[in-house]
Amino acid sequence: MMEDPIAGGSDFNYLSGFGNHFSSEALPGALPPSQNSPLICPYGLYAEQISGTSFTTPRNFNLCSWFYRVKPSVTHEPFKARVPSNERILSEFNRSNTCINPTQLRWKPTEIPNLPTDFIDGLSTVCGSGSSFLRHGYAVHMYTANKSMDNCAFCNADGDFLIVPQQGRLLITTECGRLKVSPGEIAILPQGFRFTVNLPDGPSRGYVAEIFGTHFQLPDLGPIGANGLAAPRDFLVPTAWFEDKSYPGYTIVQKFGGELFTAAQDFSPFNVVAWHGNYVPYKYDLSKFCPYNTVLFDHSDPSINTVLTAPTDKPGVALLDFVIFPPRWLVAEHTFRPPYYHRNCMSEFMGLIYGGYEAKVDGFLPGGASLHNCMTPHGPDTKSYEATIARGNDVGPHKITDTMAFMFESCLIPRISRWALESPFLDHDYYQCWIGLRSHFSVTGTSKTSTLHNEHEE
Ligand SMILES: O=C(O)Cc1cc(O)ccc1O
Ligand SMILES: [Fe+2]
Repeated sequence: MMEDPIAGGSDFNYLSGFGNHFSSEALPGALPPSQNSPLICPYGLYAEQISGTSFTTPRNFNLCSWFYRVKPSVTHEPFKARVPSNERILSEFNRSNTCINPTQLRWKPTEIPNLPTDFIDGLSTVCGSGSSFLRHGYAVHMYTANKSMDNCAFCNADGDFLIVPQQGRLLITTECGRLKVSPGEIAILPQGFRFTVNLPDGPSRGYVAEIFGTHFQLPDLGPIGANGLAAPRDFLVPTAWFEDKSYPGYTIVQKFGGELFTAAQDFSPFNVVAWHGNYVPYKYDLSKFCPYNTVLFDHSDPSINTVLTAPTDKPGVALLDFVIFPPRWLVAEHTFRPPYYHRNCMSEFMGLIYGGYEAKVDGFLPGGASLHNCMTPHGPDTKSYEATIARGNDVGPHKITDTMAFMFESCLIPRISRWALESPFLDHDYYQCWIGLRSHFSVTGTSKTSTLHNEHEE
């Protein structure tokens, strides 16, 4: 029998790849050879499976892992409603709990609270669509927190979290091991995994996309070929790490249907000595992304920068695409290089991790957000437009540097939470950034863009 406490495995060591069947042992020989459920597992561990897809999901999409743990996760007291709950978390979106508004919306960065607030209490839903119960939909949350989770682990029974830290690193302990996630990286915590979030830097802020009923995949690359965008080997999965430690009053906080429940147990849930499978938490460093773009003229659609996609049953129609706008060269000739003006049948939530965004000279700040709902027009603000036209055609190659914006784009139309609409950080003057766009139309003028150029040089 093991002495208490005992810990094993390495901190922040990773396995690389996307969708592989991984294996990891914190103690040698802890994985049963060539069998999942032996009568007695090595070291006297319990075998436990976690399924991320139905048992009968076709092999290409089937996700499951096996844990070999000191005690099975069922060893806890009954779930009870958590008091206090976090009423700002939503997992279904309807007339009674949310509003719709086609107006372009923008939020200034949400302030990080002074009162002690951990990741769970710091989560607030901004918008979303569908329902975790019906296994179709998504939610966009933001978090602001200043303290590590203490004596508790979080488990999201509703969906997968894609976490985008904007300020402050996250040390995330999961049943598969530990992830260190810095701003500029993202972490995926699939449905059902127990995890705890520590904040080594104190005040922290970020964005979360939650998807119901499906999981993230790498996008197909089509004519791009076999390489480019996010490379499978740059996705990092933790290695087994465990603590066999008693924790009086330890609490599992389970998010189930958007409500929080607690269950008491007296030991660490991070007691998995070895595991294998393809249903795993992982992280990805956005600076590893290999962007493709136009090399002659016109502006590419933002789908060219898709890091991960959560599909619907319709080919090419995403429940949620995670798209980034990373540093890159702009070389297009006789082209309006910033994003074009547009209306999209998909809905676009955007955030900014650092730097500025090419379509907004001011007002869209790191830690802020914007929502351009289905068919709501948007595009560069007046200052970006005027500055681009003033630069004219002969600008040559230009590198966009020191910036990382992103978009959660969905085919489902998001309803907006009261928390977001009543937020003191809602920018009521957002529309003003376009109001100054003036007409350059002239029937007597030429049709050349250089006319506009000259006008601005005068
Ligand atoms: O609206 C946005 O800023 C996001 C976006 C960027 C782009 O380059 C093209 C289309 C698009 O929706
Ligand atoms: Fe857009």
